[in-house]
Amino acid sequence: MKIAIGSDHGGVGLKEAVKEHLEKKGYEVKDFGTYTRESCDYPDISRAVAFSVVKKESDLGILVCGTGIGIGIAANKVKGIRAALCHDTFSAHASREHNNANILTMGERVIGQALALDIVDTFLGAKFEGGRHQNRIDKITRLEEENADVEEEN
Ligand SMILES: O=C(CO)[C@H](O)[C@H](O)[C@H](O)COP(=O)(O)O
Repeated sequence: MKIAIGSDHGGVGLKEAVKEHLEKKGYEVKDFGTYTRESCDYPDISRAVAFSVVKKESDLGILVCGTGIGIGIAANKVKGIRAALCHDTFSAHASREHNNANILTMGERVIGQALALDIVDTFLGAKFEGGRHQNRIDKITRLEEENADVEEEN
């Protein structure tokens, strides 16, 4: 499985730990940076990871910033992305099973590394259940189309 990962300066420590963890487990990891604590803008990283996922170069993505919020808000602006902020394992498996989330986001300033790595394993190990949940995902997709219609009207 190919996993795209990325962080801003506020999440780079946890992003590096996630990368090492995944590589040890045999995942193919594509790292979109950042690589240092020098300040940068999380939407640039969200864009790179989200595009890799929607272009199907990567199966799933993992994004980390200080809180996991900003980097997820930006990723969710990309059509086809369902980024889920998860700081507990229940949300991590539910986000895959119910929401078919394709990007996990976390905040390095919020949770410890051991819990974060459990969340990563849970997210990657869970599967979308389909059924009634697919109807809801289809409605989310239709919202994306409606947004495009509104843009055309303006
Ligand atoms: O965007 C965020 C909040 O949703 C992230 O936590 C960022 O990492 C944070 O805003 C960066 O803050 P800094 O003061 O520039 O380090």
